[in-house]
Amino acid sequence: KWKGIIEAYREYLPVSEKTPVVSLHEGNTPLIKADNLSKAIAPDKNLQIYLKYEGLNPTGSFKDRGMTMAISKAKEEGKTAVICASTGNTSASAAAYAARAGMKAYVILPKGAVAVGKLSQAMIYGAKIIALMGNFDDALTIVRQIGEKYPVEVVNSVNPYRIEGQKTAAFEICDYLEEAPDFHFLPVGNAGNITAYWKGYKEYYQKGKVKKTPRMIGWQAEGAAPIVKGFPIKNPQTIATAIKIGNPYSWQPALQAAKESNGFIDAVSDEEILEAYKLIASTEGVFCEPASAASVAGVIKAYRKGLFKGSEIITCTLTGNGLKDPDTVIMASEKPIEMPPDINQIAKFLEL
Ligand SMILES: Cc1ncc(COP(=O)(O)O)c(/C=C/C(=O)C(=O)O)c1O
Repeated sequence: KWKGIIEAYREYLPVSEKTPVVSLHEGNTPLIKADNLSKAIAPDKNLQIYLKYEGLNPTGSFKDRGMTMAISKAKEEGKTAVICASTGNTSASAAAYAARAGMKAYVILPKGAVAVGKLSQAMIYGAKIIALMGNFDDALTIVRQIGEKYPVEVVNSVNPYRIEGQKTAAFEICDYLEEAPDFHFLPVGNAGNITAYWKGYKEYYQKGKVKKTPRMIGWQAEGAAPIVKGFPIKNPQTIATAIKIGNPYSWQPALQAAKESNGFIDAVSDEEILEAYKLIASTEGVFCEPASAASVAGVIKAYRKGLFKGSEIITCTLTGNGLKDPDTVIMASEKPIEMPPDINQIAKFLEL
């Protein structure tokens, strides 16, 4: 039976029998074949698209992979409190795993910029929450200063244990496909995840578990694309609030992952993100949050630019569950029509 990613991939992780395993049975998420989506995007290419649905982790995002490692190691080192800056998912995950570990969690969030589902999670798990009068980058700066000065463990992806835990998603993909994909598409915010995936693919390749590594293709939102632009963005703007980040901590490792893998990092517009967001749900029944859809918006953009020959195996990480951010759906969708309980009117409207 599945008991979380540390038990599943212990030999690849910096843990020993002395490490207390704090787990919510994260990982082992579905890799869903998306043939309807593939036909909708590129009817002429027979692309073998798979969706790594990380929204089915315990707190609804890929962050749980890194957090089980960061919190377990913090507990091993005798820490009693953790702190993070977050656009929402990191704080939700840190609060949950800290609660489970009997630790205090302090989270610093950009005021008014966190999706309601994520904020509710940090609250109910018992974190101390600060709504910072600033953006994510300001929050991360503060958190790193606090981590230097006070006995609290920083659990943002500046913490290498987060990268270690998150690389296990690449292992799961290779185990399932019994080979590495040709391309891996994913969104890029603070850039820990693209760094982690590339580390995982390389480790599996070096171990001879796969005969190749994928081209890593990262996607930022056009209004929050420092890596694409080549300079930090002071006031990043995007509807995909999870990746509204102007100065990614793992900027260099992300560039290295793109370069080493013969991949690249590019940007998609909010409109392209919302188009992909709806298409994934309406063609495959998979509901991810807006930032996650940047990966599929990237597949659409890459197809239109002629990247694919045909039949390539493309894995896309859907990083967070759509339920995290219901307000965006309501805002981006048609309002439901109001009707009286009249069978004729309803049958007529439904064109039965
Ligand atoms: C749904 C979702 N999709 C993509 C990303 C980008 O991953 P990274 O490039 O590894 O940062 C995030 C990141 C969120 C935070 O950074 C945070 O929660 O503070 C996310 O929540």
